[in-house]
Amino acid sequence: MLQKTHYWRREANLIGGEWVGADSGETIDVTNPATGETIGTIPKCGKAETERAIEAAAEAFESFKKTSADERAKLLRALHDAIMDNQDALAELLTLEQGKPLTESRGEVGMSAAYVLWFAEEARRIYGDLIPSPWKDRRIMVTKQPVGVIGAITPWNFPSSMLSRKIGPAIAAGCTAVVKPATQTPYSGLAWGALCEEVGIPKGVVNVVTGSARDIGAALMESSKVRKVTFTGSTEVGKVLIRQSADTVKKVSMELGGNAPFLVFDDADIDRAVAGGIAAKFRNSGQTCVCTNRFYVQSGIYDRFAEKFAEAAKALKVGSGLEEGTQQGPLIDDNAVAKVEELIGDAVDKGGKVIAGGKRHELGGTFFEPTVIADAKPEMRFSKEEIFGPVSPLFKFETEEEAVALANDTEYGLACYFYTQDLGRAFRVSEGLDYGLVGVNEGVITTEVAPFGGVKESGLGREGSKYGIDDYLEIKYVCIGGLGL
Ligand SMILES: NC(=O)C1=CN([C@@H]2O[C@H](COP(=O)(O)OP(=O)(O)OC[C@H]3O[C@@H](n4cnc5c(N)ncnc54)[C@H](OP(=O)(O)O)[C@@H]3O)[C@@H](O)[C@H]2O)C=CC1
Ligand SMILES: O=C(O)CCCC(=O)O
Repeated sequence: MLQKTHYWRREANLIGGEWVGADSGETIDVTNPATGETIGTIPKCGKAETERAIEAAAEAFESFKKTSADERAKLLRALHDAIMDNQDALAELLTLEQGKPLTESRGEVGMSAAYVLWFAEEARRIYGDLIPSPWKDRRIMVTKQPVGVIGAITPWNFPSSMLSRKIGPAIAAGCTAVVKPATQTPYSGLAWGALCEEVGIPKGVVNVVTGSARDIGAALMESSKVRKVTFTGSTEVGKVLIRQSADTVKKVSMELGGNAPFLVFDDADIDRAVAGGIAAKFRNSGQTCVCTNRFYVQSGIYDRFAEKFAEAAKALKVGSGLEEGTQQGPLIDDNAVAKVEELIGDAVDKGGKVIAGGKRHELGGTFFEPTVIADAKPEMRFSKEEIFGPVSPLFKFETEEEAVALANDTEYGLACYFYTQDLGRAFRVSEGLDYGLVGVNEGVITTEVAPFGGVKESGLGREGSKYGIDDYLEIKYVCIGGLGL
């Protein structure tokens, strides 16, 4: 069991199987976004510590790559069980550092375990090929091998499940990892280190380093021993990492920003669309890369949808994530609140009408009212920018063609949603939308069995599903001659 006294808020880093502080002894405070209080510290590590973690991972790789698929599957199954045995404690830790409601944290921890179990199963299905040979005396064999040491950099909005999509396939494939969790939510990542240790994952296979993003990132990107980097976070940082990867020609997987459209057609089941819209927008206080950024509602039902949606938004219970019944926690920090206020101010200046919320919540701190803005227009900033907060702009459209064109008018392409009861339209529109993930009459579609990832500037590669292990494997072609055939 995850005892709060032993694993709770690990304040050290895991490098080569040892729990250590920064060389300088420096630390960074971690705060609870619901109260602003410091809940602990973490080491402020940099280049030197990261290089040692890479060395440890490279050394561990030499033996870990030789383990059988069955051994790795067993380790992952044990990790799954350890996560589930500690689901409540891990959820509480997640809420404490991130702010989301406990029910969402429990869901995220459960989802993490589900990814790990999925990849335990996939470890045993890393099949190769025997290709019909053009030569009668040679045979052509294709095998798959682990890429080697991977670097994994994760964000604060899903501090547990984003790691599970990276550590899970890495271990399944036989890779070793250096992980850098977000500075604002490091304890969920450090708990992964503690759990990997507890279930017997060999020393050096998973290393967790906290501290300066720039220095840790640079050490990972510069090292020729790190063969792949997997990142979830902003498009801006993702582009920096892609540029840096060129010098050592690393594989990269990128889960970046989104600008999700949510289309509601006149023929939609309006109550279902409202419920799906609330979930797709206000989950994690709107701080999800797949959260709706823009609602497009057809003119025939615009007013009815706006009224019902605003009522549902007003009914959401805002509060500390640790209180039972809370549906929306605080935003991650003051910058997030300032950005949301700026976007609302810009919309109001350009004729937007606030029909729910619109301001800081009476609880103070970084709590913000679930907000709905009617009469949204293309010139408003949120039609192009990722909001990452609890604000729902409602745009109006007339035709299906117009809606699809508006939805696609962005450099992003992660998630999109639409509501219709017309089967032909369901196919036409889902085929016309330039996005990696499409929810038809559904507002929350993430599952470990389906591929998660974006097109355009939303990223490269897919996580989860049978495709989610591909980026952790290299394909090797072996031509066997001299067989005397
Ligand atoms: N697609 C998604 O899921 C996410 C999208 N975002 C978007 O990005 C915006 C900013 O959020 P933020 O958390 O700052 O996202 P970032 O992209 O800045 O951070 C994500 C991770 O990258 C690390 N990082 C930051 N700079 C570098 C660097 N130069 N080299 C290597 N690693 C780096 C961060 O470390 P550290 O924490 O130490 O800064 C963190 O671990 C959000 O408002 C949102 O729009 C944010 C999070 C997730
Ligand atoms: O915001 C993200 O980066 C991932 C969202 C995961 C989910 O939909 O649960």
